[in-house]
Amino acid sequence: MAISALLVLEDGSVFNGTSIGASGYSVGEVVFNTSMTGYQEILTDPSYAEQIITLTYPHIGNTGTNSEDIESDKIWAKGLVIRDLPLIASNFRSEKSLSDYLSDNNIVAIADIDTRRLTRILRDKGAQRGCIVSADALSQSDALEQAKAFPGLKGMDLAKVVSRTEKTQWVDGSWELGKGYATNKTDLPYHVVAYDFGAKSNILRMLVDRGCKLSLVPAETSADDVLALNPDGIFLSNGPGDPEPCTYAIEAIKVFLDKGIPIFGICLGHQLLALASGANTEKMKFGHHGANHPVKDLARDVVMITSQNHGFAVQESSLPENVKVTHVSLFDKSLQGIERTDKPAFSFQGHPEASPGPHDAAPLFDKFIDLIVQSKTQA
Ligand SMILES: NC(=O)CC[C@H](N)C(=O)O
Repeated sequence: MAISALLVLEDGSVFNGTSIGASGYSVGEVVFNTSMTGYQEILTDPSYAEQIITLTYPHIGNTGTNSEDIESDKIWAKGLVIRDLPLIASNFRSEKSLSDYLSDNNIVAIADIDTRRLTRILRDKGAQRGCIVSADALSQSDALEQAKAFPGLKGMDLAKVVSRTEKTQWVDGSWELGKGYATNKTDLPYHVVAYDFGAKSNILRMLVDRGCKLSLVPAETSADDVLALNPDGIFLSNGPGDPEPCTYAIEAIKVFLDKGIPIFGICLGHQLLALASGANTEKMKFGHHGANHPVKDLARDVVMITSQNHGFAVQESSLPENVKVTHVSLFDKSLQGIERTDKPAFSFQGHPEASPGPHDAAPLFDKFIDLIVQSKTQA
């Protein structure tokens, strides 16, 4: 028999539906994602920590779940909200239904609600604090209280919470990051230190594929400890929460900029590079979450279709003179990419590693390798 569930937003909106995950309740910031595929990669993206995701595509779960299509080793989203869970999961790679996957990971989730109504509320009022309740774990009024008590993502430093706490290294050609990826490449010419603020696995795969031997270091690793590893380049990963309180990372990045080491940042990493360069960041109304966002590459005068997942953005008006705008969103003109004019450092707000998703921005990884090659040739 179907178990009832409830979604309550801070504005008092209530949605009645069916539980498709764990029993209990969960609070977080409710955001909508317009991707048509990739629900497992979305759920396991560490950048979704403390967020409840509603997927606007109406049928979610059709292909079930497996142990390979993941961006990290666990589900980081606080909850999932969908329109319709198909009765049958059908795919030759499917190991488990979406519903069992959510329950086994203790994630509260709700289906059979009007996700178009929900998305319109989020678009008009902005991302909302919300509470999903399954199996009558809380009354409607208590759920509203819980939603309102959620502090919100502004000011929340989550990078250090989701980060691995141990340095992970490439050893003798065996790679131990997450499941689903192994390579025997031992001949990797570039040593890149990658800051793990909640790094998605596909970023790391794409760096390895381009010849980077990776040392993945915890978010709070000091500049001195990184410099002791003698890196050819520094990578700043994506990650959840507000970039502003990540002062430990901002201070370290300033040191790397001073030293002239090539730097590439993605998403949170982009925001941190901007902050270290003297710019400001701000919370967006409902952010960008989807796999079809048009972004203009100003230098090449072309439009790229990109994958996106961010709720904060760099304020263009705050950029100092030595920071050039390289990309803008064609949805809302917000800043999507920057480059330092005086240092080998650049960053991108979207996800060039999109998996699944468009590959238009993937050449940004090659640009990073070019910077490393240039800097090694000059040294
Ligand atoms: N995917 C990310 O790295 C997100 C960056 C940041 N947490 C934001 O929401 O803007």
